[in-house]
Amino acid sequence: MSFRLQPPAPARPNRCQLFGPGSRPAIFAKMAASEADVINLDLEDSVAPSDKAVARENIIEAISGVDWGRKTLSVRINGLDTPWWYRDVVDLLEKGGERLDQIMIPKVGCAEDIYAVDALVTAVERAMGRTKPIAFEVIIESAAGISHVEEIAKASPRLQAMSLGAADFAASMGMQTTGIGGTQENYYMLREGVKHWSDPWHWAQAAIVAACRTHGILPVDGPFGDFSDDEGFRAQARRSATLGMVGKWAIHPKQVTLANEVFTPSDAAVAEAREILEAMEAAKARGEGATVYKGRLVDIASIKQAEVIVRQAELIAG
Ligand SMILES: CCC(=O)SCCNC(=O)CCNC(=O)[C@H](O)C(C)(C)COP(=O)(O)OP(=O)(O)OC[C@H]1O[C@@H](n2cnc3c(N)ncnc32)[C@H](O)[C@@H]1OP(=O)(O)O
Ligand SMILES: O=CC(=O)O
Ligand SMILES: [Mg+2]
Repeated sequence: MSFRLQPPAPARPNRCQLFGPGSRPAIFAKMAASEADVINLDLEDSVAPSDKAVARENIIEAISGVDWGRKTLSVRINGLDTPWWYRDVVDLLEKGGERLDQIMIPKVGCAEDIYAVDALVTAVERAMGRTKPIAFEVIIESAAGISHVEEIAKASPRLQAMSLGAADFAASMGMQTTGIGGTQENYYMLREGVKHWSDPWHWAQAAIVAACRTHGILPVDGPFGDFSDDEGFRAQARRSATLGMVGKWAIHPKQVTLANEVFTPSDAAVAEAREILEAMEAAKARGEGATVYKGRLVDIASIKQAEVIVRQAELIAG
C-alpha cells in the first residue's frame, strides 16, 4: 500500500438502483416495495421537457409521502447544460424534506460541474438549516467525463457513487450502436473465421473502478436496455462485478432480482473466502506468510481478497 491509504467506500448496499420517471407517480409505491437498495426518481432523460415541472412536484410530494423504508433515496436532476437543473436542486432541498439522501448529477464532464452543484446545495442547506447533508452520485456518460474521471472522483466529499451511463456514453463517443450496454454485434475479433466478441465497455468501467477505489466511492454499472434479455443482463452484470463494481441499474422491475443475485456473493464464495482466512490464520500461527489452499497459493494478499467478499456479504446481511 502506498503511504497514502485507499479510503473505504460508503458502507451501504448498492447492488441495484431502480429507476423510474418522475412523471409516472403511479409506479413510485411499486419502486418502494421493490428489493432495490437504491431508488432513483428521474427528472432527466426519462421525462419529456413539457413534464419537467410536474415531475418535480410529483417527486417532492413522494419524498415524504411514500415509505421508502431503509433504501437510499436519490433523485436524478437535469444536466448542467439545461435550464432546469438549478430549480431541481433548489426545490428538492427547500420543499422535499429531510428523507432525500442523494442527488444524482448526470453527464458530468469535469470537477467544476460538481463544484457548481456543491456550492448551490451548500447554500440552500445552510439557508434551510437542513441537518442531513445531501450526498452526490454522478454519471460518467461522455467523452469529457471519462477523460476527467479521476478529478471528478475527488471533486467533493459529498460524492458517494459513480455510474457508467452506457447510452449517453455511446452517443458522446460516436459509437456506432443504438444498444444500451451489453454485447455489441460488431465488436469482435476474427480468428480462423470464428468471431470472438469483446467488451467495448471494459476500459471505461475499469477507469471508473480505479478512480472510485482511489477516492473511496462506489463504482456502479448503469443501464442495460433490453429488459427482455435476462441472460444478457446477467452476463453484463457478472463482468462488472468481476471488475470491482458493486451494483447495477435496473430500468425495469424485473432486472432488480437479477442485479441482486449477481452482486450478492454466493454462499459458496463466502464459505471459500472464510476458509482462506482460516488457512491464513493457521499459516500465521506457523510463522508463514504463504500457504496452500485447495492446491493453490494463498498469501497475505489473499486475506485482502477474501475480506472483500466477506465484507460485501456482511454489508448485505446488515
Ligand atoms: C437509458 C438511459 C437512462 O437514462 S435509463 C434511466 C432512465 N429511464 C427510466 O427511468 C425508465 C424506467 N423504466 C420505465 O419507465 C418502464 O419500466 C418502461 C421501460 C417504460 C416499461 O414500462 P411498462 O411498459 O409499464 O412495463 P411493464 O408493463 O412491463 O410493467 C410491469 C409492471 O411493472 C411496473 N413498472 C414498470 N416500470 C417500473 C419501474 N421502473 N419501477 C417499478 N415498477 C415499474 C408497471 O407499472 C407494471 O405494474 P403492474 O403489473 O401493472 O402492477
Ligand atoms: O443515463 C444513462 C445512460 O446510459 O445514458
Ligand atoms: Mg444518460
